[in-house]
Amino acid sequence: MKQILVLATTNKGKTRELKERLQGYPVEIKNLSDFGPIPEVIEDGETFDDNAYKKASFISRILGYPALADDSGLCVEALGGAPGVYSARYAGENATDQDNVDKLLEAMKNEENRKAAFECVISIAVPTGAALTYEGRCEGVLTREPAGNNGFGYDPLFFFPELNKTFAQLSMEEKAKVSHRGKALQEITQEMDKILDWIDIQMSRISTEPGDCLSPKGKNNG
Ligand SMILES: O=P(O)(O)OP(=O)(O)OP(=O)(O)OC[C@H]1O[C@@H](n2cnc3c(O)ncnc32)[C@H](O)[C@@H]1O
Ligand SMILES: [Mg+2]
Repeated sequence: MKQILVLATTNKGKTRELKERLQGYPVEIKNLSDFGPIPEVIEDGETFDDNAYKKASFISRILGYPALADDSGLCVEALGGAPGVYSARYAGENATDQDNVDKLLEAMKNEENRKAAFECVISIAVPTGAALTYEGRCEGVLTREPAGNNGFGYDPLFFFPELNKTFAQLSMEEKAKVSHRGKALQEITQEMDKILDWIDIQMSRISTEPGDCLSPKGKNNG
């Protein structure tokens, strides 16, 4: 039977990119929407690393399956690395991609230094809290107006000089070859056999010796 891996994200753009690269392996990819209502994960970490682990470990613990989470964002040099971990809510708690794009254009309107980097950390966690971490980064330049209709988030503003296009002007396959998420996923797919073995070992420990980690009165807990 195939091991299940839950994509612990509510972002449709990310989900598409993650699914595309994770298909074809002996693992069944599930979405959060395949399960009932799940409490929101509080993303109050100071780093992408912290938040990726929070999301993956929380969802894995709640659902009892291994989970993969991505925390990512855009770091703008002239803004001291902002919006960074606040990228999703740069223009406010319920900001849309368009709101965030507008706010960034406004913040950068008189700025000559347009250097920016997308960063991504992917955490794969099991219900015990054990986890693996992968990272990717990609450098580019912010445009002065949106260009392109593909992708999501800040893609229409992120100009990638090597391809002379914004990320929103690339196909999903082209973006995956060079993007922050694509790089983290390249490492994951290269190591997929090892990762799936690791997950199997971690999950078999839970199912054969629940007292090790899950039961509050388990033998390691008192
Ligand atoms: O936390 P989840 O549920 O995964 O979904 P999210 O959209 O809140 O995701 P993050 O907390 O990681 O916030 C990252 C934000 O950074 C932006 N972002 C990340 N990767 C991007 C990419 O490949 N292209 C464009 N924008 C991206 C985008 O606006 C995201 O909302
Ligand atoms: Mg988020």
